[in-house]
Amino acid sequence: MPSATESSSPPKEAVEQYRPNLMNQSPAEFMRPTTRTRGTSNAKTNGVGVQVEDTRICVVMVGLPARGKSLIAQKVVRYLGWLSITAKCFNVGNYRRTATPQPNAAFFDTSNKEGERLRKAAAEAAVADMVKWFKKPDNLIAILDATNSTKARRRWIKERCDAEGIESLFVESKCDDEDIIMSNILEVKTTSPDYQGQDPEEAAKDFRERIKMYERVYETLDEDEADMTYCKIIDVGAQVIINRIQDYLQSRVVYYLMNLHIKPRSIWISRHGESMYNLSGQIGGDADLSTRGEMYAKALPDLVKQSAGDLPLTVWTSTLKRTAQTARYLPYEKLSWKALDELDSGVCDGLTYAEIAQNYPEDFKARDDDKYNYRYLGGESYRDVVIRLEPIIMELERSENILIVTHQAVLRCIYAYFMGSPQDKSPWMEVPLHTLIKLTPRAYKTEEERMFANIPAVSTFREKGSKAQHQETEESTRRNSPMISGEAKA
Ligand SMILES: O=P(O)(O)OC[C@H]1O[C@@](CO)(OP(=O)(O)O)[C@@H](O)[C@@H]1O
Repeated sequence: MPSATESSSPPKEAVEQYRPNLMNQSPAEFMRPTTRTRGTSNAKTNGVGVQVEDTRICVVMVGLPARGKSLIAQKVVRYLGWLSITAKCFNVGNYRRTATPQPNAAFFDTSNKEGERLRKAAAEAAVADMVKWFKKPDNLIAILDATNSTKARRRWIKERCDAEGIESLFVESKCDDEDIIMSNILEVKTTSPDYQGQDPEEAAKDFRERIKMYERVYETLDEDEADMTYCKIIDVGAQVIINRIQDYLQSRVVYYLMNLHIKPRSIWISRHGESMYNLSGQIGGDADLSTRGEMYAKALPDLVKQSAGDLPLTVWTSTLKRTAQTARYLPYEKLSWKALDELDSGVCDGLTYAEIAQNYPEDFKARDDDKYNYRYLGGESYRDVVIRLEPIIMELERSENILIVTHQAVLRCIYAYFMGSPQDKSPWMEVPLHTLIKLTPRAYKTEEERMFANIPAVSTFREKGSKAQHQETEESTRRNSPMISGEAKA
C-alpha cells in the first residue's frame, strides 16, 4: 500500500488486466471467492463458500425457560443472514401470545387442560407457518424457538419435519448456573412482552413459578433420542455433546453454537482517530493519525473507562498504523489482526472519491449501484470483507469484553452482524470518527449506546451519487444522523 505522501495512481495497463465487464456482470459473479484476479463464480455456493443445495434445516431449540434459548436463536438467525443464508426464527411464544398475551404461571401447569390445548395449538401454528416458509427455495434454515421440553413434543416435531423432507437439528441449552439463570430472569422480566407493564418484582416471582412448572415435566435429550440429530450445550459451553451431525450446513451451525456463550458482556467498537488520509479525502493507505486523531487516541482511555468501568478488556486492532496509534494509550492487553484491516480498495488505494469517479467512472457507478457486492479492481468488496471477518466473529463470540479499534468498512460489517442490518444498507451506514459504540447482545435485540469524544474530525462519509465525502465536520454529521438500525444516544 502506498504511504501517505506517495501518489498511488496505477498505470492504465495495470488496471486493464483486472477489469471485468462491470456493466454485464451479475451479482452472482461479483460473489466469487476472494481471489484478486478474474475468475468464474462457483454456482454450488451461495457466494460465501457455503454449500447450500438441497438442504433445509429446522433448528429446534430445547431447554427450560431462562436458559438463553431466544438469545441463541436470534444470534443464529443474524449470523446466517450475515453470511447470506436465509434464516428465520419462529417463536412459539409469539403465536401463544395472540390468544393468551400475559398468562400467569398457572397457565403453564400441565394439569391445566385449557393451557395445554392453547400451547399445543401455538406450537402447531408455528410449525405450519414454518413448513409454508420452507416452500420458497431460498429459505434454508428455520429456528423453532420454544422450550420443546418433552420427548413427545420433540418426536412430533421430528416427524412433521421428516414428512416434509426437512432435516431437524435439536439444540438444547442445559444450564444450572444460578448466576446465569438469575441474569436471564432479570432480563426476561424487563424485556419480555409477557411481563410488559407489570411490577418487575411480581414478574420475576411469577417467572420463577413458571420455570418450576416446566421443571416438573422437563426431559433432557438422551439416548432415547439417539436417532435424532442434536447438539446439547451444557453450562454455556463447558461441555457440548453432538449426535448424528450429517451435513456441511448442520456442522457449520453446530460449530457456531459451540463458540457461543450466553454470559452477559459488551463489545465496544471504534474507528481509528482521524488520519492524514482522512484529512485529504484519500481512501485506503497506511497513514499516520492527524493531530486531532492523536487527541482522540489520548482521550480514548477515559471514554472507555466511563463506559466499561473496571471491567477487564482486550483490545483488538488491525495491522495498520492508524489503529495501533489510536489504541496505544489504552491500558489493556492488545492483539492485532490482519483480518481487521480496511477493505482493500485495489487500484483505487490512495485516491480520493473524486479521482475514482474521474479515472474509473464505470467502477464508480457500479459501486454505487451495488456497494455490497462491488469488488474494487484488484481489491475487495464488502462481501469479501464479511468472509474474512468470519473467524473474527467466531473469536468474538468465544470472548467476553472486547474493544475493537478498526476501520469504516470493517466496522460497518461487524456492526451489521450484531444488529442484523440488511446488505443493501450496511455499506452506506454513517460511522463517525471519534465515537465509541457499545453493543450489548440481549435476548430480543442488541442494545447500542454511542459515546462522543467531542473532538472534531472530518466526515469520511460519501452519499450515494455524490463524488466527494461530506464537507462538514463529524460534529455536525453525528448530530444529524443516527445509524441505520439503532437510535444514536448522546
Ligand atoms: O466503503 P466506503 O464507504 O468507501 O468506506 C471505506 C473507506 O473508508 C476509509 C475512509 O474513507 O476508511 P478508514 O476509516 O480506514 O480511513 C477508507 O480508507 C476506505 O476505503
